[in-house]
Amino acid sequence: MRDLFSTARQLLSICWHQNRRKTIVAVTLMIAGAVAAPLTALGLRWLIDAALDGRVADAVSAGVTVAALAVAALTLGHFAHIAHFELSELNVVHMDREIIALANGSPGLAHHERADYADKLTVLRREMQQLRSSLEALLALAGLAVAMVLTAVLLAMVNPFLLLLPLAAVPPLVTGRIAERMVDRAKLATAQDDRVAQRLFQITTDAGPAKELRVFRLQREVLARHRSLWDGVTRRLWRSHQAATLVRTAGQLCFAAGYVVCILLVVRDAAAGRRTVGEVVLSIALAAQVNQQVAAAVAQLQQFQQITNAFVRLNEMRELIDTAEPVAADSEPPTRLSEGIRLRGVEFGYPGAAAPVLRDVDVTLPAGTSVAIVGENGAGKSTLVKLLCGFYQPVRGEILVDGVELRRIPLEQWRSRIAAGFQDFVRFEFLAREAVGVGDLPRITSGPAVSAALGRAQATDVVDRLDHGLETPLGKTLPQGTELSGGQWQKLALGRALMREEPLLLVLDEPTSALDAAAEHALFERYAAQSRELAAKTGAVTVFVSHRFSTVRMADLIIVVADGRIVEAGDHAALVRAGGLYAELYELQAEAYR
Ligand SMILES: Nc1ncnc2c1ncn2[C@@H]1O[C@H](COP(=O)(O)OP(=O)(O)OP(=O)(O)O)[C@@H](O)[C@H]1O
Repeated sequence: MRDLFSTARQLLSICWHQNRRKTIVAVTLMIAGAVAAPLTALGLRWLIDAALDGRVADAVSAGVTVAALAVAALTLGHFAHIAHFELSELNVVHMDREIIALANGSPGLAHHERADYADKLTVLRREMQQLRSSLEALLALAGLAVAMVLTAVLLAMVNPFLLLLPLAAVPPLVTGRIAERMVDRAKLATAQDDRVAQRLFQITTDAGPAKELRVFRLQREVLARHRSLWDGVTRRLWRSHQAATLVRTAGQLCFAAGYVVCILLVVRDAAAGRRTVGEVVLSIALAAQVNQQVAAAVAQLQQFQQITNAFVRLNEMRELIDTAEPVAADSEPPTRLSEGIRLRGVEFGYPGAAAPVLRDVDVTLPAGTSVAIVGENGAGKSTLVKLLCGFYQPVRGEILVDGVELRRIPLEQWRSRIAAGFQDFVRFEFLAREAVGVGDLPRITSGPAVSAALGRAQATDVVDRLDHGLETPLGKTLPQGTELSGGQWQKLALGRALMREEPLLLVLDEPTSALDAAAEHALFERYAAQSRELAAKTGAVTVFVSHRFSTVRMADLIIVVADGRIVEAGDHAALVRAGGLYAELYELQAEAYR
């Protein structure tokens, strides 16, 4: 119950901030419309008693009042709808922003790894679709609450025993809530399978996977998996709905019994001459309304319960997400690096994973150097990069930037001194200028800055081919948007990575995987030259991850990662001389090219 009130308070407060006038209009009209119905029953008593007593003027006034109240009962809800419809739309936008802000409000990425976070997000997205109708449900509930109190008072005036009737409304309310919880538990239990099924559905309908589905003739396999998951989910939900219906029916039967008893009471009084005919009509009309009020309240409560669940989940998710900076961040990034970045005894494991991904990592990335990280798939290279970017915190050991612990530097400030290109880059479907310019937001409108970055990334050709150059809309979501190839998108992502001119750390985590080896080699030769320029300016460290040894060999320092540990480090010549894992991998690749 506390959750319901808390949600009502939050929802009204959001409406209040969106538009006070409309909130007041919607609440007033909804309550006025709801109380008009019991008042109509009161008017009927007045009308019938006046008519039977022969008071013509009274009967006419009563008739007019009853007609006016009936019109109000029928129409005010619709007028309220005009006001709350717009508020609901504004609320949806507001909550979408809340969820986006929540998911991106944490300096780190740890919450994205948590299964409970993912489950809650799946259910939350679905429940938030109810937001549009939730305000109507809340207003209807408020109106019903006032109408029920008024009905109870009127019934008590006829015969205090009639108060039993609203009391009989309690079991359906309680059972309604129990039933809702049963369904909610089932939804949460099936959320994971539901998510996987949705992902499979996406795979079968998106353009990207279509090629592999056809080549490997996977349609049936994927459909079978989707069906099996979906059958399981539906079966579980269906069972919970069945059980919930039984629980609800039990509550409604309690109410029906109370209703019959109350009507018999009034009819008995009237037969004994203790009640007027008007009072009998009033009681029957009100009793019928109580029935409707209870049914409406239960339905609206169910509706509102869903959005309450969403708000509760939203609050739980807020707790899951660690928005705090790691420790008191009391330092700031240096203007230029003089020593470099040192990892000392670093250990890290992903949240929820049994074993650490990185262990005993001890290495210095000297200022002004280019560092290549190599190793087999899954060795931990990207994880190392993520730690350097501050997406995660080491569970043991420390990362020092010119001797200052990274966790003492506010992440926002550290990020503003990083430039990065990732393998799983984002395809920003913006104007081409913006898709690159977001790499340095303050200069997003600067055509020359964007062109310079594209030049550094050797990606000018991508824009040259576009109809409107930098001002061309990209992707399928924009009208007249131009779709690019995977490699072209990647080149723009590289341009984005090179937008910032004075980073302390430039991270390139396989950002050229869609380019051919020669293009990557040429690009990295330019990077090497640039990183020397950058090094002279800010002492920046350029860290890149690549599986191509022709690129890797250019680095000042090569770090070889195997099984979560740094097994070798040195320059190309030294590592080849040492004859270890690097030499072996290098030789294997060189042979393939011979
Ligand atoms: N988000 C994640 N959550 C849990 N485990 C992860 C996550 N990302 C990576 N891992 C695990 O951590 C290990 C190292 O992954 P990482 O991506 O760092 O490897 P990598 O060396 O970059 O591999 P690749 O060359 O294939 O890109 C792998 O075993 C992987 O399964």
